[in-house]
Amino acid sequence: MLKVFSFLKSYKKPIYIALFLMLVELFVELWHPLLMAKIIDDGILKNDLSVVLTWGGIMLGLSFVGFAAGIINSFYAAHVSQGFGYDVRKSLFDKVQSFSFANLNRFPTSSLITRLTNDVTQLQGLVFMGLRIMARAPLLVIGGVVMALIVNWQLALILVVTMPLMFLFMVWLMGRGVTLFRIVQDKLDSVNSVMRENLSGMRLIKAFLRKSHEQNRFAKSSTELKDQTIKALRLIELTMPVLLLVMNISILVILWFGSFQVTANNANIGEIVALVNYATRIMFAFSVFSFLLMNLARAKASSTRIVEVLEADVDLVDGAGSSLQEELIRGHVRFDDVSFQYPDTKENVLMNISFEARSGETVALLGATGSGKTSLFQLIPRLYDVSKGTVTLDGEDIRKFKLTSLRNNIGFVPQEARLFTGTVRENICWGKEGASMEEIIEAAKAAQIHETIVKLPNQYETIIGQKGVNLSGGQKQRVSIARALIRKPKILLLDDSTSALDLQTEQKILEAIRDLSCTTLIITQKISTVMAADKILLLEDGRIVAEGEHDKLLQTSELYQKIYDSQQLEEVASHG
Ligand SMILES: Nc1ncnc2c1ncn2[C@@H]1O[C@H](COP(=O)(O)OP(=O)(O)OP(=O)(O)O)[C@@H](O)[C@H]1O
Repeated sequence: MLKVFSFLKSYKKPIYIALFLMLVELFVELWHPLLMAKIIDDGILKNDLSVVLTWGGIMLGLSFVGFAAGIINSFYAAHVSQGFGYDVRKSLFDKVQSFSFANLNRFPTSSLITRLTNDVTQLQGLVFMGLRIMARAPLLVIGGVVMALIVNWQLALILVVTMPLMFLFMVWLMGRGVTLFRIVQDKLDSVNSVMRENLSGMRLIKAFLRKSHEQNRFAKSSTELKDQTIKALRLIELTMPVLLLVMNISILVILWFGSFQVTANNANIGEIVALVNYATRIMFAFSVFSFLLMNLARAKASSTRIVEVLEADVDLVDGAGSSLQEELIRGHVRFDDVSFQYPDTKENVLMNISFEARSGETVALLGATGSGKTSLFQLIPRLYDVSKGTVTLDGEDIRKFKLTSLRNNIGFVPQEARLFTGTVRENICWGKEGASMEEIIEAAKAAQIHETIVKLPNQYETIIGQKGVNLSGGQKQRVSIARALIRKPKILLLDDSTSALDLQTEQKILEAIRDLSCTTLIITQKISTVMAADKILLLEDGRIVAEGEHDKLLQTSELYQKIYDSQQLEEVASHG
């Protein structure tokens, strides 16, 4: 927990001010019963109005001081807690940006969202309460006992005996609470995960009539969250009755012994009233303290989850920097005996892959689904690192490059075109910060999407995604291609990114790409696309089983022949 609270370092001054003001409030609170005793004993019981007025005035004055201190304290507590929350959230976000895919596999998206929102809010709440009342509660307990001892030490012994018992009760409560609330946060993760999947897969759910199945899934995780929260809250509910019981017994004992002392003239009525008052305040402080402990337990669970993210080892480290100048990179990619397995798995998904794509060449990857094509692609921008062998760029191991200079030279069009909420222009521009309108239009034209964009209601300023125009699958693919082309990359990776396009449009895009003369690696299922490539790699179960040009493969590879024949047949069937 200390790790997370180190974020408070930059708020030292407002924290000191808030704590000082809190002490002022505490001071006022501790003097109240004593002043009350004075008013009763020297004023009311002796019929002296001037004492009542004088000490009543002092009490009122002090109350105002306490009131003002409380308000200003709240102001500083809010300032510190909000600033702290912002800092933690920002650090988490920055850390997640540096995550490798292996890290992301370990933290499901929904859990990261809960950690960045709910968990941070828990800690924020604790910081606020910490500055507002946390230190006040234990100080009020200690101060209350000390003041009670000053007023009447014999009667105050009752409080001295009960306090440690209450303290032990609190420690027990805290221990139980941490475990229970950790489970609550994990259950919250599960609810978020179901919600996330449900919202993103809504079309599918409706098409497959899986509404009731999804409802059951949600009800199940929601019920688990409810049950676990109730279990944790029951523990808190136990606190108040226990505290009230102890308080009432203490007060009864004070009144019982107090009555003997008053009769024997060993104590004044004011003293008894003051002691009862201290006992009430102490118990109230305990109840606040228990509430805080619960929040502390919850915050401890949250802080563990936050620290897990902040301290996660990013296993993909930035290279020290290549001797090659970024602008001079030519895009010559070479795989040397590369094998690869996903983190936390046992099987290699790529085995002994060796090939090269010379600068400006087009290499097509063909293979059945699951043969490892996408996995191979991901090794080039270092979304994952190879398990064995090397991938080189212009003769240098890609691990030597700074990630930014490596990725700046790569245009990546993933299998699933993912656009962001915003305008079409922003989505294309996303590939190159600060791109001019001419560059955006040029990229859109190359991706064969310009004509479509100009027909949209606000052309390039049309908002797409949520609350905007929805594009078709093929249109999205083309915007996503434009986003990669605008970078004028040295290496272009197209992962089945033209699957939704008709042959003619696809050919036009490939022509435009040829004009860019970048090294292009293209995953495709279409023989027509493959035929134009300088080199074809045929993958089967993670191995390259054939390599060469179309004509050569037709002669040498049975598998290639089969794929070719089946597509020819399909074409004949579709034309016939
Ligand atoms: N994140 C991952 N973690 C573990 N295994 C994975 C992961 N992604 C893919 N795999 C496995 O790696 C193998 C190769 O998958 P890959 O996505 O590279 O195939 P592909 O040839 O691109 O298939 P497709 O044509 O269907 O996209 C598959 O067996 C798959 O189950």
